[in-house]
Order: sequence, then C-alpha cells, then structure tokens
Amino acid sequence: MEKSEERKFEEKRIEKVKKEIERQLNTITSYSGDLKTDVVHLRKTFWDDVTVNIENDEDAVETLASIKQQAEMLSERERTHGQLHKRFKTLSRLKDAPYFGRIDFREDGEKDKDIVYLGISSLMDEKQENFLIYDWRAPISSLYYDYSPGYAKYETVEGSIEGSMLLKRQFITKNGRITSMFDTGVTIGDELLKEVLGNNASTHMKTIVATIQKEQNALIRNEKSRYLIVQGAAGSGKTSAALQRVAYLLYRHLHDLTAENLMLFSPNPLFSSYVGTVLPELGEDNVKQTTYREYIEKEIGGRFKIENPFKQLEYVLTYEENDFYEAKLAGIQYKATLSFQKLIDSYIDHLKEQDMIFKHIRFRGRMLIHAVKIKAYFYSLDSSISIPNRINLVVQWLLTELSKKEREEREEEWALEESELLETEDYVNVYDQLQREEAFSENTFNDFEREQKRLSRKIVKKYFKPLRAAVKKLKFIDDVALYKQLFKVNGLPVPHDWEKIKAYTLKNLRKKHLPYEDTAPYIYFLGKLQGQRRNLLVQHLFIDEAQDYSPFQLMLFQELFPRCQMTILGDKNQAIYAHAMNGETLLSPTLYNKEEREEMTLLKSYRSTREIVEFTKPLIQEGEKIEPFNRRGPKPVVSVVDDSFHHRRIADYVKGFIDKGHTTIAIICKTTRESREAYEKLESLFHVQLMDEETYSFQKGTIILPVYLAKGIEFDAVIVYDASSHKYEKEFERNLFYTACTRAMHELCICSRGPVSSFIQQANQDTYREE
Ligand SMILES: Nc1ncnc2c1ncn2[C@@H]1O[C@H](COP(=O)(O)OP(=O)(O)OP(=O)(O)O)[C@@H](O)[C@H]1O
Repeated sequence: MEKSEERKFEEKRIEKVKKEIERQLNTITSYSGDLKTDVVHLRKTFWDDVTVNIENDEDAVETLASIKQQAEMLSERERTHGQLHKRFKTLSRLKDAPYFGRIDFREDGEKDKDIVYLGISSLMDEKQENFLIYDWRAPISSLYYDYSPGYAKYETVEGSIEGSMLLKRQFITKNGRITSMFDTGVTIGDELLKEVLGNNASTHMKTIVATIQKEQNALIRNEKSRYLIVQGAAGSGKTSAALQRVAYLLYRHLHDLTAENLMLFSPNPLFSSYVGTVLPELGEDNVKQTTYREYIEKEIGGRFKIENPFKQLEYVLTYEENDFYEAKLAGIQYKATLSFQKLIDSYIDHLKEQDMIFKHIRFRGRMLIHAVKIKAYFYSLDSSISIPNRINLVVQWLLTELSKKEREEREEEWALEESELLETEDYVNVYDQLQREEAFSENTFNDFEREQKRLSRKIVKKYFKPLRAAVKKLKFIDDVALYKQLFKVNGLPVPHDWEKIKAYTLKNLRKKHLPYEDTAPYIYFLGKLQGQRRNLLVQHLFIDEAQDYSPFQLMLFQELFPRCQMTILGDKNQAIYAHAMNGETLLSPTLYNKEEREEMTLLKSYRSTREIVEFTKPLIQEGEKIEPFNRRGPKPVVSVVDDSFHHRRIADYVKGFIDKGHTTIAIICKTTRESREAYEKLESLFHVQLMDEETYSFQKGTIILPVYLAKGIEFDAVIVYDASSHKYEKEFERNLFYTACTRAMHELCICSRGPVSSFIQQANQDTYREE
C-alpha cells in the first residue's frame, strides 16, 4: 500500500472502531439506566417482598432466608452497576484514544498474520468474534514492547509462541483522530518517546503505556520471584513501571486479585497524590497507598510523640551543636540493623524468665488488681509457652478476676448510691424486666430489694465495661516501661557504643518522645509481646524509594505481610537517610533469600536531557554506566554569586524559565530550615509557593521545597538554592545533592554563595556552563 493509502486505511479503521465504542457506550447507558432504576426501586421496596414472621424458630429461619435472598439480589445488581460504570469510563477513554500501536505478527507455521492493535483496554466487535483492540497487558501485546520487526516471540500460559513481526506502527491520537503515525524499526520509536519526554512536567505523573521500554516491560511482567529488587538510575522509570505493573497484575489475576490486595508504600503524602492519577487513567481502581509514617502512627501513636523521618533528617543535616549528636547518629545506624533485632530477641528471651512489667488495674481510684499479682500469674504459667500465648492466658484470668470483683462491687456503698441517681428510663426497664419475670414467679414480697440489686448490678457492669475492653486490648502490659528496660538490662549482646545510644534513647523515652529510628524496633518488640498483627489481605507490596528503608524495616514488613510478594524499587545513589550512610538498605540483595529474589537494574535515564544526565553522572559512583536518553537541551549552569546578588540572580533565572515556557520550576533547598529562609528572601521578588511536609499536592508555578520532599517528583526546571562548599561537602550529602539535580527535566541551574561544593568540581567541566 502507498503511504497515503495506509493513512486512509488507518483513519477509516479508527472511525469504525470509534463507532463500535459509541455503540457499546449507548448500550451501557440504557442498560445501566434501567439497572439504576431497578436498584433504587429494590432499595425502596426492600421490605415489601420480605414477610417478617418470627413467631417460631421455623418462621424466623424462613424470614432470615428471604431477607438474605433480597439482599443478595440488591448487592448483585449494585455490583453489576459498578462494573458497568467502570467499563463506561474505560470506553469513554478509549473513544479519545482507541489505540496507540499496531503490530502484524505471523506465527511460525501459520499462513495468516495476526493484526493486533493495542490500547488501554480490549474491545471486541459487535458479534463478539474479533478483537478490535487488544489490552496492552495481553500476552501478545508484549511483542510490541520487546521487539522490532523481524524474529519475535512472546510467552503464554501454554508456552512460547515464535514467529515474525511484519510491521510495527505507532499512532498519536487526539480527540479520537490520528494526528500522526509512523512505522518503527527500533524497539519503541525514539520519536514518540522524545515527543512525550519533551513536554512540560506535570503536577501528576503520567502513564507510559504507549512507550514502555523493553527493560521496563520485563519489570512490569515479571512474576517469577517473591522479591523483585529493582535498582534504577534517577529518572529510569521505576515508579512509572511500578504503577504499570500494578495494572498488569490486576489484569493478569482478574479473578483473584483486586486493588485491595495491593499496597504501595510511598515516601510522603505529596508523592502519593503525585502518582495517584496513573491507575485511574488506565481504567483501574487505585491501589491503597500509605506512608511508613502513617503506618507507625496507627500502630504506636498515642503512647509517644513520634519523631517524624523528616525531623530526623533535618536534625542530622543541620548538625545541631549538642552532645547528643554523635549518640543520635550512632543510634540511627545501629537501630537500622538486624543486630538490634537480635538484641531485642535476646531481651524477649530474658522476659520469658523474668522482669515483665505490668500495670495495676485500678477502679475508682482504688487498686483492683495489683501489677505484682499479674506478674506472678504470668510467671506461674509454663515458661515454654510463648509470651503472646501466655498473655492470652493472662487475659482470660484477668477477665475472670474482673467478674469476681464486679460481683463484690455491687454490694459497695457507691453502687447502691448511684443506683438511686439513675435515669427514669433505667428504672422503667428494670421494673419491666422484673414484671416479666413475675409471670413465672410467686415470689413478690421483696420487690424493692430485688429492684435495687438489679440496678446496682447494671451500674457496676457499665463501669466495668471499659475495664474489660482495656484488658482485651492488652493495656495492662506496660510496653513503654518494657522498652525502656531494654536499655537497662545487663547481659544482652550490645554494641560497643551502647552507652551513648542508651543515654540518648532513655532521655527521649523519659520525655515520651520516640525517636524515628526506634519506630520499627518498637513495633517489632510489641509484636513479640502481643503477637504480631499480620496483614493477610495484602498480597503484593510495592515499596518505592526503597533505599530509604533499613534492613530492620524490611524484616518488619516480612513479619507484618507474611504472604506478600514484594516489588522493591529504589536508587542507592538517592539514599538520603542517615541509617544508609554506611549500612545496608532495603535494596541490598543479600538481605533476601537467594532462591526467592530476583534483581533488575535500570540504567537508562528518561527524565532529564542528555546534558543534565552527563553533568550528574560523575557525581556518583558507577555513574558512567548511566545512559541518557537522547533528548537535548541547554547545559546546566553553575552560578557563583556573593550574598548580595544571590536572590536577585535566582529571580532572573526564574523569569528566564517562565519566558521560555517552563511551567513547573522548583527551587530546591537542602533542608526545611533553608527553604523557609529562601522563601522569606524570595517571596517579595516573584510569585512563589513554599512547600513543607504538610503540603499534599502542588500547583504549576514556582515552588520552594527541601530535597526530601522533591523525591520521586520532577520539574521542568530546577534551581539548586545554594550549592556552596559548606552546604554540600560531607559524603552523605552527596546523595542529597544528586537527588536535587536529577529532579530537572529540561533545565538545571546551580547557585552557590561562595565557593562551590567539591562535588561540582568532580563534574566534567565540559558538561556545564559557569556564570
Ligand atoms: N517508557 C517511558 N515512556 C515515557 N516516559 C517515561 C518512560 N519511562 C520513564 N518515563 C518518564 O521519565 C520520568 C521519570 O520516571 P519515574 O519518575 O518513573 O522515574 P524513577 O526511576 O522513579 O525516578 P527517580 O528515582 O529519580 O524518582 C517520568 O517523567 C516518566 O514519565
């Protein structure tokens, strides 16, 4: 076919497909309208069709069955309505962009070729015979991402299918019309990717479904190992691929996996909202997202004021002049390790024999059950029983004790007195009850006494209810005191700098402050006392920015999510938390069982222009392995200014960027403190927004933020606020600086008040311009 004929053919086809989409949309509209009316009607008339009769057991069972039947019918219709609604939304998206690619594939040994059009969801023709569009996640669609024309193969459940790809075509569509199409030779045409990457940064992450690269496709579809560990360069598409992987898993396991079974741990709420649009854009339900901080608050909040991770970082980075700085640092590093887990385990062994601490159970200011008595009961139990199981037995015992005490309390003065102050309604209830009992009893002479007993019983029961609830919630274990005691007991396998770690920790615990580095150990310890609260619902955990988690946290995740597969993504060069300075992180393969893990490395960087990548590569170890995507832009600028010109210069850069059409500009600072100072100086010079850890989303425009909040996010242009030698010098500040620079898509300016950081001196001089 001639080129123009090809185009006509494709244009005609897309119109045909759109008509079919339109037809299916209309069908859904009318059917779902009926269904909705049906649901509303059913809700209104729910009880009309149920005959309630509870005269005897048989009637009651029948009534129950009929209610159940009616409820099932209603929920079935509601479910169908929900599914139709979802399909409606997907079809509406397909109408705008029915497909983005086409491949012609001839399987070996077959005469005819398959023509496969790929879109975000599949679509059958009216007769339900042929696919007009294949879902991008279908096995055959893999060909599109993995091969160029020529030999190609894809995997199915029945095995590999080999053949040859005769054509690979890409489409760019707008409002359902083809604006351009081209046949490609390479894996996925550079042209399309260049176009996508050349656009302005967005305040929300975009789906990459049309341009997934081969190595990303491998990550998305890998289902072999329990732990998939992905080390990827900055901007290599880890987060993007992870979200496509969520969509892929939901498609592959349609019947046994829902969004409920997947969970994404993200670094902060800003990041959560940044990535929150990708899955809905693909027509999928959003995955549950949480941050580690949210999680710990839920588990141990209330007992302490918990230090948040950013405060910890801020503390480490601002080198507060105090004696505890060293101790804090040592504690952060030690408490991240599995040696600390071993220490806790030894302490637990110790507690099996002695030193458990319980709280008294008090009632109305009086001692009801003394802690010593609880402890004695605990240690009277067989010591081979685990602590959580013994605690369960203690609960049973305490509940029985409470029942005894409750009976005693009924006779107490206070109960009798209070019963006289009861509401009339309570009197009436008790009176009614007595009357009902009367029908079966001859005994009426001591009515008043019986009435009063009933009332005081009622009162005492009411007061004991919270006590029982507290016992069931194990409030009688003094876990705070027990954790403190961990730092005091002798004979445990402690590290050499234990004394200073101990002093710093106890100082905080006494003030009811829990340092961030103690959070995972605390939850682990609590689990060892109370029994770990396992989450069995979540079957697949995604941990992004994995370099920010410690081995201790990994072990905790494994305990909390015992059935989970995990996708662990990160970049060791962006590890900014102090525990990672010399130690291992969640990305370290050796933490995982060899048989259960698989490692992947993504080296190609898509976010930044070639010029920016070339500048940032020498900043890190093995940076030479990073391969930039070939998109060109201006060289980064390094601008050394003295104090008086600093802010004026930044204002000039911002203006220049705006004039060039950049819409998201970030001034990235080292810490929150520096961000605030910068904001105070800059807000009078141009319109700028300050972001801190409480900011959950951002708008286009110019913003000031600390590096740790910029994690995972990108901007058209980045200005590093002050890269002078006294700001970025120590080895662990290297990653911070690298993370800041790699947030830029198109332009990067590095300002420095005075001599620049030695990191920049390591960069190749040809890769930047000085101003
Ligand atoms: N295959 C692709 N097609 C189109 N765009 C892509 C592709 N892969 C990555 N990108 C783009 O590159 C940028 C970086 O991607 P992403 O944020 O997923 O990378 P990352 O590895 O998580 O980065 P970082 O570790 O630096 O936060 C995004 O704009 C993303 O849309």
